[in-house]
Amino acid sequence: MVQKKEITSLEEIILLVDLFYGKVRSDDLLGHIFERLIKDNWEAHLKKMYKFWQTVLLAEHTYFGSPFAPHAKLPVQSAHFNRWKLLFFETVDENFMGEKAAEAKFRAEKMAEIFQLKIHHLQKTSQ
Ligand code: HEM
Repeated sequence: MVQKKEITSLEEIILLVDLFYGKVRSDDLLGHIFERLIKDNWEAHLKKMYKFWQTVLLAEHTYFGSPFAPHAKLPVQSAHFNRWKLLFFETVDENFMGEKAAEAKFRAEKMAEIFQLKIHHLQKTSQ
């Protein structure tokens, strides 16, 4: 069994992000959406995601991007977001414990909600 860790430093953030995108890449619903956009730039994408979660969870401000922008035109609906959340929650629960692990799930859920609302709105207004 995996020894669950507290998320306290960049080391655990890197582990969380690597494990999560490992699941995403081999997922039947989400894998191809990511592969089509990211192609062979996975290293850069993962580095960006380390910074994003480091900023969100550890308040170490290394991410300065616009999180929503690349999602605006994705061909995604609630099924995709449900799967994204399922894989994220699974990754957290299988490997981590404690306050930051709970916060990671909370923040992911809230951002997924906001992204979905925005995408829904954009899809409606562009019809
Ligand atoms: C169905 C769900 C989702 C899909 C298919 C998806 C897909 C993607 C893709 C393909 C990119 C990379 C774009 C590129 O590098 O060209 C990206 C970037 C990103 N995603 Fe998502 N995503 C999803 C949900 C989320 C959620 C819920 C969050 C928030 C926790 C999130 C946070 C980010 C961030 C921070 C970036 C980097 C933005 C930047 O360029 O600065 N994504 N996503």
